[in-house]
Amino acid sequence: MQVSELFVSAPGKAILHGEHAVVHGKVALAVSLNLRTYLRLETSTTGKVCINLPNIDTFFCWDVSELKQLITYSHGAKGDERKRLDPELLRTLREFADVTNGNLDTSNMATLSFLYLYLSLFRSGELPSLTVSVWSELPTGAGLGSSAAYSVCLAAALLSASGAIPTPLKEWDHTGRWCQEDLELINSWAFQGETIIHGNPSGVDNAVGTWGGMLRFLAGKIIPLNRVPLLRILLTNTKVPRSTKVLVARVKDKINKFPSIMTPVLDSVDAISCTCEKVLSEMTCEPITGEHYNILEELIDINQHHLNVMGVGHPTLDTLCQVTRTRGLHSKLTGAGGGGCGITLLRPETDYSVVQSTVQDLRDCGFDCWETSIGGPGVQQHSPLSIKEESLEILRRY
Ligand SMILES: Nc1ncnc2c1ncn2[C@@H]1O[C@H](COP(=O)(O)OP(=O)(O)O)[C@@H](O)[C@H]1O
Ligand SMILES: C[C@@](O)(CCOP(=O)(O)O)CC(=O)O
Ligand SMILES: [Mg+2]
Repeated sequence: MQVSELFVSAPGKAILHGEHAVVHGKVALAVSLNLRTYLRLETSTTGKVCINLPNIDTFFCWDVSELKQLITYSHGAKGDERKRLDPELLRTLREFADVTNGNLDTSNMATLSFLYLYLSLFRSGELPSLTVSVWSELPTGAGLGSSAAYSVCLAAALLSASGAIPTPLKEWDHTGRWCQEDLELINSWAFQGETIIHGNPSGVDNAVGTWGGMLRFLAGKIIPLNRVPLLRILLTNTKVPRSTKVLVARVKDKINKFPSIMTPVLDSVDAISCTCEKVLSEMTCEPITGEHYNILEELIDINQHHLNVMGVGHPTLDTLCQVTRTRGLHSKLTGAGGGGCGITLLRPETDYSVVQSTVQDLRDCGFDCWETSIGGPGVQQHSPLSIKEESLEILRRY
C-alpha cells in the first residue's frame, strides 16, 4: 500500500450535443463543469474496508477476510481486464451484496462499482484495509455525469493506492495531474465503474471526468477541442429523478423496434454535433457574429426535438424550453434526459437583467438554476489545502 491519506477530485460534465446517439457510435461534444466530486482514501490497520457516500446516504464496512474469500471464488479476468467487465467477479459480487441484475438502487450501484474496482485492482496482492469517503457538489442522477465523476475518482484513488500509477502531487503543489498514460489507465477503469452503473455507457462521461475541458467523442476516440470560444451557459435542474440506465435501454428498444425511423434521427444528431463543432471552431478564427449564435441556437432547438423523438423528453424539460424561449433563449436537455438537467445558451450580449429574470422564472417553476463556468480540469490529486473547508470537513468526518 503506497499512501496513508489521498485526496482526488473529478469534474461533472454537460453534453452540448450527441447524448444517446453517442451510445450508438455517433459524435458527441461534451464539456467539463466547475462542479466536482471529491474522494478521500485513508489506509488503516482495522482489517476493514469502509465506504462513506453521504450524498446517497450509504455507509458500509466489510471485513477484509470476508472480501478475500470473494476473490478465491472468482476465476479472474480473462483477456484485457481494463476494457471488459469480468462477469464472474460481477456475479460473485451481486450475490455477496444481494443485488439482482435489474436492480437500479442508487446505493447498490455505487457499492457494487466500488467493490468491483477494489477487488480487481488489489486481487493480485494483499487486500488492504482502507476507508473511502466521497462527497460531490454535483446533483446525483441529474444528467451532469455524477456517476462518471464518482467512477473516475474511485479509479484514480484505488490505482494510486495499489501502486499501479504514481501519486502526481509534488510536495510544494496544491494539485497534481497524472501523465497521459496514467490518465488512459484511470479512464479505462472508470469506464468499468460506469458500466456497472449505466449498463451500456458510451464512455464520453468518464473521458470528460478524466481529461476535463471540451472534447469530441466518437466510438471511444477522444479528441480534445482546444480552439473553442468561451461559452456562457445556464444550467437548470428540473429535479425530476431519472436513471441513465433506464433511459439508455429505452432508446435502444426504440431503435430495435423502428430501425428505419430511428437511424436517420441518430444520423441527424451526428450531423448536428459536427456542424456545432465546425461553427465553434470558426468562432475562434474569425470575428464572432450574431449569425454564429443563430446557428448554435437552431442546432439546440433541432436536437431537443430529436431527443423528444427518441423518447427521453419530459414535461418539465418542455417547460424549461418554453420559459427560456419567451426570454429569447434556447435550451435543450443534457445527459440522459427524462427529467434531470437542461442547458440554455446565453449570447455574449445577453444582458445580466435578462439572465436574472430567466433564472427567477425557472426557480418559480420549482427548478434549480444557475450560470455555470465550463472547462474545469480533469481528474486531479489534491493537497488538503486545495479543498474547500466544508468539503474537507465532510470527507474527514467518517
Ligand atoms: N456522490 C456520489 N456518491 C456515491 N454514488 C454516486 C455519487 N454520484 C453518483 N453516484 C452513483 O451514480 C448513480 C447516478 O448515475 P446516473 O443515473 O448515470 O446519473 P448522472 O447523470 O448523475 O451520472 C447513482 O445512482 C450512484 O450509484
Ligand atoms: C445518455 C448518455 O449519452 C449520457 C448520460 O449522461 P448522464 O449519466 O445522464 O450524466 C449515455 C452515455 O453516453 O453513456
Ligand atoms: Mg451517469
